Amino acid sequence: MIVTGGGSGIGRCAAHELASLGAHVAIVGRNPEKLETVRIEIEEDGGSVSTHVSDIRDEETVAATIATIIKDHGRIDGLVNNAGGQYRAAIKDITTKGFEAVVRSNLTGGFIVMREVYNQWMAEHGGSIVNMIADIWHGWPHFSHSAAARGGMFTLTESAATEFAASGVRVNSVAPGSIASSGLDTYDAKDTEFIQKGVSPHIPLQRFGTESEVSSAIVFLLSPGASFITGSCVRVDGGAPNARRGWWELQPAENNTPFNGFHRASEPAILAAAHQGEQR
Ligand SMILES: CCCCCCC/C=C/C(=O)SCCNC(=O)CCNC(=O)[C@H](O)C(C)(C)COP(=O)(O)OP(=O)(O)OC[C@H]1O[C@@H](n2cnc3c(N)ncnc32)[C@H](O)[C@@H]1OP(=O)(O)O
Ligand SMILES: NC(=O)C1=CN([C@@H]2O[C@H](COP(=O)(O)OP(=O)(O)OC[C@H]3O[C@@H](n4cnc5c(N)ncnc54)[C@H](OP(=O)(O)O)[C@@H]3O)[C@@H](O)[C@H]2O)C=CC1
Repeated sequence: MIVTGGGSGIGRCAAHELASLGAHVAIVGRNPEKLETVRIEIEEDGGSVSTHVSDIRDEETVAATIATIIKDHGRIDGLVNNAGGQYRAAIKDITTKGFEAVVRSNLTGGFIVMREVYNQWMAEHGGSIVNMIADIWHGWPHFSHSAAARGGMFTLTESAATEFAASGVRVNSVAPGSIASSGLDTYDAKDTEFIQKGVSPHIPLQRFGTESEVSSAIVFLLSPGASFITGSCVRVDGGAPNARRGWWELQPAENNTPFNGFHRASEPAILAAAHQGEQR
C-alpha cells in the first residue's frame, strides 16, 4: 500500500491502520524527519513500513519512487493519494504562482502519482485507488485555488474509475470536511478558533471529525468490502454540506446550544487525541 502524505495527520493515521491490518505500507512525503518518526511508530507496533522522500509534483522522482516500491516490495495493491494542502487567501490576493502551487499540490501531483501507479503496476495487476479531496461543494471561499484543484480531482477520479475498470482497478475519492488533524496547525490560531466557534450552525453533527474517521473510510474503500464501488465519493464531513440556511434555527432549543456534547471541536482533548492519532 502506498500512502502519500503519510508523515502526518490523516495519512499517518491511515498508514497505521493499514499496517495494523498486515499491509506493508510505503509512506511518501517531502519531509524525511516526519516520515522517519512514523516509520519508527509503525515498526514499534510490529508493522512493516518503508519511507520515500518525494514531492508528488516532481514527475521524475515520483516515477522513480514507484519503481523502487515495486522492486523492493513486489506489488502495489492500493494507493492512498492523500498528500496536499493549501493556504488561506481571497481570490483577489492569490498570485498566479500561488494558484499554480496549490493546483500542482492537489491535482497535478495526485494525477502524476495515480498515473505512475497505474502504468507501472495496476494496469496489469489491478488494485484500488483513493483520492483525497475536500468539502468543496458549492465552492470554498478563501480557498478557491484548492476548491478548483479538488473539483478537478473529483472528476479525474470519476474518469479514471471508468478508464481503469477493465484492468480491475477501482478509483474512489474521500471528501473530508473539518477534521481535527495535524494539518490544522498550518493555519493561524485565530482562523481555526473562528471555524470552531462556527461549528454548531455549520456542522449537523456539531463537532470536527477525527483522523481515524477519515482513515476508516479510506480503508473501507481499499478493502474487498467495497468491491462494487468505483467512481464514488465518500463524504466524511458531519453532514456539513446539508446544513442549509435556517436548519439551525429550527432545532429544538435544548439542541441549539453552541458547543454542547463531549465531541465538540473546541474540546482540547479531541484535538489532542486527533493529533496523537488515537487509532494507534
Ligand atoms: C481557516 C481555517 C481553515 C480550515 C480548513 C480546514 C479544511 C482543510 C484542511 C487541510 O487541508 S489541512 C492540510 C494542511 N496542510 C497543508 O496545507 C500542507 C501543505 N501545504 C503547502 O505545502 C503549501 O500551502 C502549498 C502552497 C500548497 C505548497 O507550498 P510550496 O512549498 O510548494 O510552495 P511555496 O514555494 O511555499 O509557495 C509558492 C507560492 O505560493 C504562494 N503561497 C504559499 N504559501 C502562501 C501563504 N501562506 N500565503 C500567501 N501565499 C502563499 C506564494 O505565491 C508562493 O510564492 P512565493 O511568494 O514564495 O514566491
Ligand atoms: N484536515 C482537514 O480538515 C482536511 C484535510 N484535507 C486534505 O487531506 C489531506 C491530509 O491532510 P491532513 O492530514 O489534515 O494535513 P497534513 O498537513 O498533516 O498532511 C498533509 C501531508 O501531505 C504531505 N504533502 C503536502 N504536499 C506534498 C507534496 N507536494 N509532496 C509530497 N507530500 C506532500 C505533507 O508532508 P510533507 O510536509 O512531508 O511534504 C503532509 O504529510 C490533505 O490533502 C488535506 O488537504 C481535506 C479536507 C479537510
